[in-house]
Amino acid sequence: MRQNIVAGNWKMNNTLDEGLKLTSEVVNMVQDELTNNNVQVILGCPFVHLTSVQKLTNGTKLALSAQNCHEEAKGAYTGEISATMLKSVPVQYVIIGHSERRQYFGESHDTLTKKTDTLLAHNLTPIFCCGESLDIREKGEHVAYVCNQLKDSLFHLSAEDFARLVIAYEPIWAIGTGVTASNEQAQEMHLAIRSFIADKYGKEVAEGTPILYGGSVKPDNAKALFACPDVDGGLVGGASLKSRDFVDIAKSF
Ligand SMILES: O=C[C@H](O)COP(=O)(O)O
Repeated sequence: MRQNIVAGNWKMNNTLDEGLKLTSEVVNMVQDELTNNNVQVILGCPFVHLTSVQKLTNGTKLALSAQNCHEEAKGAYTGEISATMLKSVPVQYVIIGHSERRQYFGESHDTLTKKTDTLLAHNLTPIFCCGESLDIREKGEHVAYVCNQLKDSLFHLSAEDFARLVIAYEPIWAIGTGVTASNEQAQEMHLAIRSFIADKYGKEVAEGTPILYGGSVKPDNAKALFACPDVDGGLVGGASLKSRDFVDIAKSF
């Protein structure tokens, strides 16, 4: 059975105190209420929160994710954070290729290839984001566009390494807009992604790869989205900032 995952992406929100309060609430609710053992709950925190949040999540069902990392393992890159540093926290997951980083920080396919390699070399799990703009969807090019994002950044990997990834499909038009992809739109794309992976790496790898949906996931739409056969969970932005909403989403399987 594939691993179901609900990952919160706090983005650039929360002071340290706010982040620790949110974490404590999530830890307690998950411990008391989450009975489904096939759901991995992940907190994707800003760098400055990671060490403190790790102390609260250590020994619980929660795992920790960073929201980015530099592609080089170390060196003179003022202001950057390396995979080695993240591993030392320790963090288990790292979100890469989020559309906000592609758009505002110019992350290229090539950079994402290097980041993926570096993370895997440090035994960190990349949560690789992909997704199309509204313009691309309206032209009917969304499937090809997203498949190319995967091909250009990831298809140099061996099947063994590809099997270590988590993919997050996030249509840009649904991020932070309150507009969620319909269940049919999400399933269509997730199935297309899985088939594309199967063509390259075979059915076993494709069937084992968790593919998360991101884009205005809320407690009231999570159940229907997660019921789609190829949707294995969510990458949750806004709703991950509210403990009750986030844990209710995690309980939607
Ligand atoms: O990484 C999370 C996504 O960008 C979704 O954000 P959102 O749930 O606020 O739409």
